[in-house]
Amino acid sequence: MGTIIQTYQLTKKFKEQEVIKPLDFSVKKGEICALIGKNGAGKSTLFKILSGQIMPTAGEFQLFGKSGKEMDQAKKRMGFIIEAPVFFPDFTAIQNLEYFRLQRGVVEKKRIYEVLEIVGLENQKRKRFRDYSMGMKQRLGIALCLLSNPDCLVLDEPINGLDAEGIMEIRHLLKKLNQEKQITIFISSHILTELEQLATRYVFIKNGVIVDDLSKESLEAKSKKQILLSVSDPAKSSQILERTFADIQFKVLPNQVITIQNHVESSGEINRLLVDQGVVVKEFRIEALNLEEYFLGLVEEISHD
Ligand SMILES: Nc1ncnc2c1ncn2[C@@H]1O[C@H](COP(=O)(O)OP(=O)(O)OP(=O)(O)O)[C@@H](O)[C@H]1O
Repeated sequence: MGTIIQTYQLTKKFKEQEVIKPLDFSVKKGEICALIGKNGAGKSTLFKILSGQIMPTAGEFQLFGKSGKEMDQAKKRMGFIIEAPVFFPDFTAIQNLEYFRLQRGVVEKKRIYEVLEIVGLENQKRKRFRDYSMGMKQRLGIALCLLSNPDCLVLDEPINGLDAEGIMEIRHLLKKLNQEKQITIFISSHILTELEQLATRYVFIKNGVIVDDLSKESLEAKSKKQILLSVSDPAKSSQILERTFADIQFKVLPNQVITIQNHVESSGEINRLLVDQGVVVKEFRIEALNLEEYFLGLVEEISHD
């Protein structure tokens, strides 16, 4: 898998405050990599360094394997939205994109219509920008990024401030760009659950340090639901479970606790079965750890170090 972004001991200080601690990190081709951290964690600073808006204090980075002067060319393959793009409120989507197309002077006019279709604004392309919903404004921002046909998008909190529908639209759009156009996406948020159904990788940042880096699969394994039972007779309960479900996966823990990792949808039946056969079920609950809880746990753990 190719590497799109690579940092080497990348560091940023503002006066004495080290906002990005020496960072070795990469984003691989094809990923939707979510950068998750609270306000002030360093997300925007990292994105601004990558876009060239600010210089790192130390360390370096490569885009598409290029550094130094060669990176200018590689940067053309990237699309950044770090602060919301400033569109003209009285211009339509077409007029706004035409303005930026001419300013950049690179692409054919028909690309405007292509990108409006990609982001699902083809039916609102003659509406004035100020009459757009927040979600539509964000999609127009992404359309602007797409004008130059980038291979990678870097998006700083594109979901911030959107309602549920707007969030869903952006999620669908980004998934589509990734799956159909093979665009790699590096996206940040402090609202974790918004990225839960989108990203293929989750990177957690705290005080300029990456504190965890998980694939979608390992996050799902961590956040999977399980049944937790506290029973009078774990041995008998185990036998009943094994007899009833050939493929059951469970663990017998100390203090007469059993956790069951599959058949969560049959929780009612499991409870009834045990009770019917004389097991006293003292506690029965379904546990689910979502991304938010996982992250909070992580932050908690770190701060106890
Ligand atoms: N130009 C600057 N001068 C001084 N300090 C800055 C500057 N830009 C950012 N900082 C500080 O760097 C830290 C990280 O800020 P950054 O904007 O990267 O965080 P963030 O994770 O993007 O948070 P948010 O979600 O609030 O945007 C903060 O403490 C911030 O106050």
